[in-house]
Amino acid sequence: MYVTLRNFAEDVFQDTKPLVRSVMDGYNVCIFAYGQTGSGKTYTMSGPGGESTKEFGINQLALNDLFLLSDERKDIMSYKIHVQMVEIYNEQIRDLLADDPLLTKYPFVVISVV
Ligand SMILES: Nc1ncnc2c1ncn2[C@@H]1O[C@H](COP(=O)(O)OP(=O)(O)OP(=O)(O)O)[C@@H](O)[C@H]1O
Repeated sequence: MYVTLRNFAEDVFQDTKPLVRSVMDGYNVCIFAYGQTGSGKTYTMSGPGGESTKEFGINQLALNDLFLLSDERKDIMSYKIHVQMVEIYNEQIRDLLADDPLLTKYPFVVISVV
């Protein structure tokens, strides 16, 4: 059973908002969507793909908030915002924003500690 998107995305975002905002204070933050196939990871993070803010997923809501914060602080701080989206699936790491499909796979590096 799914709850409606409006409540769902907003609720999840309200929970993650303080963490997302802490990036602007110099902390490292990772939002990690984990769950079985079909459980709604893509839907939660990207939304259903519409133009309205009600159809935004966590990605768009978070970026909106970061740009808002950046604008509020523009007189005291200058931010450069870079975005990276990767998927870990079947022990493969994929760059979800790469233009060239041949370059989407990251090499999987195994580090052994002796
Ligand atoms: N909150 C929701 N409201 C309505 N539909 C939803 C919701 N969450 C997921 N769905 C629908 O359920 C289906 C599966 O969701 P989704 O593709 O996001 O799953 P996933 O966890 O990313 O799956 P996979 O791991 O296989 O990529 C999609 O058709 C999606 O539109």
